[in-house]
Amino acid sequence: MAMEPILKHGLSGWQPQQEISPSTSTTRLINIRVSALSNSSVSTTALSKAAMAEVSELTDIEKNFLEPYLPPGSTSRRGEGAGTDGAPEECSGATNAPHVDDGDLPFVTLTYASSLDSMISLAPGLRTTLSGPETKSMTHYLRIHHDAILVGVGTAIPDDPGLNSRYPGVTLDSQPRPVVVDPKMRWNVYGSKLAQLAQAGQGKAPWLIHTPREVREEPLTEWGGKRVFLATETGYPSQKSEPAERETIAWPVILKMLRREGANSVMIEGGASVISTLLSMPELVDSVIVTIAPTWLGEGGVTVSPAPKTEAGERVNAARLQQTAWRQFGADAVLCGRLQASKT
Ligand SMILES: NC(=O)C1=CN([C@@H]2O[C@H](COP(=O)(O)OP(=O)(O)OC[C@H]3O[C@@H](n4cnc5c(N)ncnc54)[C@H](OP(=O)(O)O)[C@@H]3O)[C@@H](O)[C@H]2O)C=CC1
Ligand SMILES: Nc1nc(O)c(N)c(N[C@@H]2O[C@H](COP(=O)(O)O)[C@@H](O)[C@H]2O)n1
Repeated sequence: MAMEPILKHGLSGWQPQQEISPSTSTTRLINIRVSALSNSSVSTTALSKAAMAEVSELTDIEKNFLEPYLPPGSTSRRGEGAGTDGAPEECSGATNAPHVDDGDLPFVTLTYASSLDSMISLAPGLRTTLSGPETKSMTHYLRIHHDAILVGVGTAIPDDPGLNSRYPGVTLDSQPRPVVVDPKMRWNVYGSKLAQLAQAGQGKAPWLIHTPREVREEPLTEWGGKRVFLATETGYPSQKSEPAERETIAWPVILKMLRREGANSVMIEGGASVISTLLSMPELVDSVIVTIAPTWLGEGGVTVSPAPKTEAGERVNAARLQQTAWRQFGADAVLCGRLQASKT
């Protein structure tokens, strides 16, 4: 895929910027000047010690349980080798992660916390805590084992997430790169927790994925972040509530771009529409790690559920995990598995 230059507005004038564009590019530059992005004076407040202390180290048994579902080599690379005190039969039925590395796609882990009624928040736009302290620690452990961590803008706006790791001993180098898919540039990164963390050196600066348009240069790039512009295609909804058809960026395009930009592994945390869509794409997903909290959120919550699937005119299961492993982390259950590629 060719990279084509577009213009961006620099702090000291217009400068060339790289656009990453799919091969049969329908890319069109829309001459929008984004003026609301000038607030570079975000606070540099660092995370409090209390917030850091909420995350504790996993036991060796817990690390061993997760290891088969992590990107290959990520534990040894980060000096976090799985422990020795977990019996293999306690770990999982899975062998090494099956990721076929053709140099094109990153290793992809889907991970989220769900209620017993398959909901991930109480209502659209309402940040909802489902993970207990043990599974929260697990999430922060998973984050340092991935090069990038991705959410949709439907999560970035209401949750204002940190998307960094607060795992004990974490360094800036081992922080994942936050990535937000925000095609219409709805989210103002300035003033966000992500921006504060990047400025305080407690997280990497984000990469924001948009559909093609022209924007001003901005402080984001000074912190090491950037905007990446990808062309859309007409997609299909993952949820009944979505319009019949809408413009989306194809997931292989997003993932290949991330790999080209140096992310060999990507942890996809949400939200509901992102996860639901990717559950129907086993060819792109290497591992699924779900926290199941012992609670029901009730009707009206935001549900993770892939689009219905038919084969030979018959309804079949939409998605299924194989090579599953379960373990209790505090009050929660953690389910790991791989998406089954063929018939369910
Ligand atoms: N419990 C948990 O583990 C988690 C819970 N959540 C919760 O999930 C909820 C948010 O879920 P949801 O509303 O579904 O939002 P998402 O975070 O899934 O974001 C969806 C939006 O992202 C953009 N987007 C996603 N994929 C593409 C694509 N391929 N191409 C183009 N644009 C894309 C679209 O933006 P646009 O509309 O601008 O086109 C889309 O509407 C929140 O309540 C949050 O708290 C989130 C993460 C984890
Ligand atoms: N693992 C998990 N458990 C929950 O209960 C959650 N609500 C989430 N949400 C995801 O984590 C993001 C918040 O991250 P920070 O703590 O701010 O770094 C949120 O945006 C969701 O992606 N995850």
